[in-house]
Amino acid sequence: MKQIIKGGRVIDPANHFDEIADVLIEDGKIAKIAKSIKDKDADEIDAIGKIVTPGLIDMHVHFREPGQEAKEDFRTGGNAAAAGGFTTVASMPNTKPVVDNAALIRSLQERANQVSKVHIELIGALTKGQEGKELAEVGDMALSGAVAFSDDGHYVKSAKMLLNGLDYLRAFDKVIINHDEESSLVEEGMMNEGHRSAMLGVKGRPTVAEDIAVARDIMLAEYADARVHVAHISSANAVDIVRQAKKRGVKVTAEVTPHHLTMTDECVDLRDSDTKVNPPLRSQKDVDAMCAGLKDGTIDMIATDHSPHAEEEKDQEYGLAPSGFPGLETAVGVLITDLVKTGKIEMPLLIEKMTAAPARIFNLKGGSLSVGAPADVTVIDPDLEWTVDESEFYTIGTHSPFAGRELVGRAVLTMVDGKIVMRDGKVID
Ligand SMILES: NC(=O)N[C@@H](CC(=O)O)C(=O)O
Repeated sequence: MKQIIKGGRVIDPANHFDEIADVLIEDGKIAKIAKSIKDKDADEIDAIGKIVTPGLIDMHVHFREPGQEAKEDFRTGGNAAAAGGFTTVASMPNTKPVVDNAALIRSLQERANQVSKVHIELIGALTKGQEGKELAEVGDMALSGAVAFSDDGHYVKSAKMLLNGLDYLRAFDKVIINHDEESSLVEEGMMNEGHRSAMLGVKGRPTVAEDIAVARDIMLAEYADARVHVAHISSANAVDIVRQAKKRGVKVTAEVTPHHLTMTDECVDLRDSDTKVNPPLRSQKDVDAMCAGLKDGTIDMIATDHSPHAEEEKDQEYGLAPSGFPGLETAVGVLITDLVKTGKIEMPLLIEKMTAAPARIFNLKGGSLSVGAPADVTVIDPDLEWTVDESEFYTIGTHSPFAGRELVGRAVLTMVDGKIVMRDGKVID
């Protein structure tokens, strides 16, 4: 079985390649990339005017298995990923029960492989039940295939616990991903603390909560000579703390979400829980710092923090509604429209942050179009105009803050191991 993706601009940051070229795929692997490939036995896929990239990777999604399948499961989440142009995603363990043991990692991986159109990696909990009291069986989970460890959704309050985890996981070369919000400073807060929260008269979650947490984690990683990854960074000061740490050689990496790169707390309307998320949408100064951090390499990668919830939960009043919203199906459009088309960042850098960088940090198979690599490929139409319509989402989650937005740029084809799983926005069964 052979296919040729013809005439696209092939951007493969891992191989420093950016040219108009054809991509030959044979038996589910990348076989050749060259100016003009002719093979009468191959199916042709026209990519003229389009961008051909390694399959996009999202290391931060919540697929809610086990226990909360009414919000999302591996099948619906996998379909949402395929629709958004992602070929590999990593699912967080804040489920019911929490994914904190090797038996669960193994059984969930089997199920994910059966029902998902894209590769699903599993992140194990750092502590039992994500309660922060006792280390989970992280070694066994690592040996059973857990890609990283995180108490995401919760701050690891005990510095000693985090240090134990860092010391232990160094031997496995696994990364701890931290949700950095110092809990005592964010209790009851439902949005960013600032001008807007004051105007609305609600309790805020200050950026200093994130800054303290990021600083502590960096000090611990430096002390333990271990790797720590900051999830969904959102505060300007926190970005600067990571920048300084990297200069000292600390093994810290960071990710930012599309919403923290493009939206501010000025759009929070308490009548609608669409904008409720942790960490909260911040100020313009913070948003600008996210973009600067992405450009200068302080922020290594982009991750969506795709956090679907059931409609009836998000329909509650702002204070009661859960935090988070879906992000897989809007990411490419939002990032191209608000960052690339506005000239804030270049397309190759965007692609690097969504392919080569996560693959490098988490030691994944994908992330490049190297000859012999699995043919995980995304074709993006950078000029396609479309409007975000939640009724067309594959995710169960609704209440996207991007609903109704007119965007430019969209993934139009997703290929996993040489198999087309999405074409023109439609997931293929
Ligand atoms: N990011 C979110 O707003 N929500 C996350 C958990 C969390 O990180 O708080 C979720 O699981 O829904």
